[in-house]
Amino acid sequence: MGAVIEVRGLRKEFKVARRKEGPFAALRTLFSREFDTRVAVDDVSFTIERGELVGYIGPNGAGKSTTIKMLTGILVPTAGEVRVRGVVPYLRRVENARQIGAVFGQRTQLWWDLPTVESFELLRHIYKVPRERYRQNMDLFRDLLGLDEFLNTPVRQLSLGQRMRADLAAALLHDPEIVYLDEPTIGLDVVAKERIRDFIRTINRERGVTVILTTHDMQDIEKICERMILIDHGRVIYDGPVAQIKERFGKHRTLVVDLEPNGPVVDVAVEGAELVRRDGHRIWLRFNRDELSASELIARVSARCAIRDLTVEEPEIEGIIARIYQEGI
Ligand SMILES: Nc1ncnc2c1ncn2[C@@H]1O[C@H](COP(=O)(O)OP(=O)(O)OP(=O)(O)O)[C@@H](O)[C@H]1O
Repeated sequence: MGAVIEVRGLRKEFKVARRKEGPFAALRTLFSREFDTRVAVDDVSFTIERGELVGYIGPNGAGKSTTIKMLTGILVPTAGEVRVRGVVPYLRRVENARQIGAVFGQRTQLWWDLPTVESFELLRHIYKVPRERYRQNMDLFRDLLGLDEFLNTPVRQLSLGQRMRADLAAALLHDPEIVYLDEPTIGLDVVAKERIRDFIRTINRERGVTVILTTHDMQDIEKICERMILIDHGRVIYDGPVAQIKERFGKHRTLVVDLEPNGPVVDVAVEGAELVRRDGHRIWLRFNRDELSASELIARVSARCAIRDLTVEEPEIEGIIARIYQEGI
């Protein structure tokens, strides 16, 4: 193990023309000489070890893409330090590019009019991948990503899920040590998402590829990431295990009770729990697990009503993160 990405006090400011009001506002804004400073990334620090699979998460406009662009060397930081494998990315962009792969869910890096396999061939030449290594990688990716069904189809005719699979293969053909995946499951159905997640897990686990994943899909995080860096308004607000954020912020669980349809009609208000929903004979009781155990709550409920069935729902990471965005950490 060793740090592959080191970021210290990273900051990125953009100068944006100050918006004019009144007639011809857009035109006058265009020619304006007055600027505002927008801080997109504000004093961000983290270290990522070789072989980690990290979720980089935040609401729209939080600063995720800007950070990734500084890691790839596309943008130069306003302040702070960034090193990827010991190299400052914007000073050595070409060298940096050899060691990284990137997938941007909304765009493709493949040639639109060429059969998919020819895009792979072109990338083999660009990255000078030895023929034998190319063959080994293609064998693996064809198998894991089911590429055979569309290898000879032009990229423009691929479905979104097929295109995403092709883009993932393209990003990994040259054996990069690090991949940045930006919304790799966006717009896909459940089965297609699962296939992509399986692939990400496999290349991480079996090839030791370091993966940085930005996504708004909390299932991506829950299913594949162990660590999550949460960013909001350009600042890191959480960096740690995914499980721990549930532990720290997901104190509330819900007990779902199906009451006996023929049982007596009773007031179901139970001490220590809040009745959050009622639908026919089913009730939802929210409780704080630090104050009340599930078994104690069940005992209290069953003392008042006849129970047919019950389940305890654990907090969803989605709800926890939404609350953190709204209320802060
Ligand atoms: N080239 C630019 N010029 C001016 N402002 C920019 C530029 N790029 C980004 N910003 C601003 O910086 C902030 C962070 O943007 P960024 O794209 O990094 O967010 P994000 O977390 O990737 O969001 P999303 O989830 O919507 O992709 C936003 O306020 C955005 O408007």
